[in-house]
Amino acid sequence: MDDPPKKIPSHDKRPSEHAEIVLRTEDLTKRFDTFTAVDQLSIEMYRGDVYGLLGPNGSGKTTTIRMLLGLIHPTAGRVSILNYDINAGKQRYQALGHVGAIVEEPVFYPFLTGRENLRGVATFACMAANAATNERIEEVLELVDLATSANIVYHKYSLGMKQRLALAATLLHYPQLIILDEPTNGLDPAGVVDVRGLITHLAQQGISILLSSHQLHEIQQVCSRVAIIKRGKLLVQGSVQDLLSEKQCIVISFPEPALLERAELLLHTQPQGDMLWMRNARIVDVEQGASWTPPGEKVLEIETTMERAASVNTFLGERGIYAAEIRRRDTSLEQYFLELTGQPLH
Ligand SMILES: Nc1ncnc2c1ncn2[C@@H]1O[C@H](COP(=O)(O)OP(=O)(O)OP(=O)(O)O)[C@@H](O)[C@H]1O
Repeated sequence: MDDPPKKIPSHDKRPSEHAEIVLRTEDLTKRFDTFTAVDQLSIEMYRGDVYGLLGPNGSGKTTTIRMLLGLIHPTAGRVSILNYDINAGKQRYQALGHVGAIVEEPVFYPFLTGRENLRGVATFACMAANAATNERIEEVLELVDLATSANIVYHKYSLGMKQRLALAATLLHYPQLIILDEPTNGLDPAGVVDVRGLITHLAQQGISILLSSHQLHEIQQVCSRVAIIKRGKLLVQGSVQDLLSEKQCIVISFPEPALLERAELLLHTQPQGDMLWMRNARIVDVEQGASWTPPGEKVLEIETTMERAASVNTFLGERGIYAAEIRRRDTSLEQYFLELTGQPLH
């Protein structure tokens, strides 16, 4: 049975009045027979965003990306890229001329070198076989840090190098927007770091990037904005910083359990008003490595910012309850998802 719908607050803020929208979906929907894989999805991506389309397996990420690229037709709704309607005849080609994408595993010739493979891609993309194209090939090899491995045959590349060559191929025609479906899938940790670094580097060159993932911890470090989807529906969209700061907590440990319980009771029974922000005090288990307090022991967690820590400390101290330690608990996207949906992502 479906979870009851949760009331999700809106978090999205336009970075500035003039921020250019590079990609927009409006009520985008895809049904396969009676099954709705993508359900009225409306998202917006601004120029310069590294935008994460996040959700559990089967939540509709690939289906969405395939619609963004015009590979499948939406049942309803609209996609526009750089203001071109992706499903309107000529406009599709005008839009896609500015887009680079890796959706399925890229196919390269195993016994050709990285550079030779890029020459093949350029020919296939009808780029002239001239000095300018050769120069561009060298540029993109440099950009993805494969210049020194360009003469190695493809089948000897590591998975990370293969992924970087695929990115190099998408960059050949100077795209303004790159769309990547699960770019870190199957990579070892070093490969993940590699690809993440490259995404950041490309964003610094002014390229907007949309990527999908179910690995929230990998994505948190690279994305500026995210959309979290579940069962094809948008749960939340916004800047990573805004989403996470909204869930900031402080964690207080006490020298003895009795003080902890007194503190919790006090915070819960305070009259409302100025103390409203203290209402969410609760006793939680210490997570592994989260504090000098041993894991498994109890601490008091309050949903508030670190700026409030001094007031909490004074408030408790005035009532004879002295804390041993107060620190900030940073929320991860993984925890955010759990709190949003009541379920872990996996
Ligand atoms: N051609 C199709 N016919 C029927 N159902 C489909 C088709 N393509 C996708 N689906 C279903 O739509 C849902 C969303 O699939 P999709 O591949 O978009 O999810 P995803 O979020 O990309 O998942 P993953 O992270 O596993 O790649 C799944 O339940 C899938 O089985």
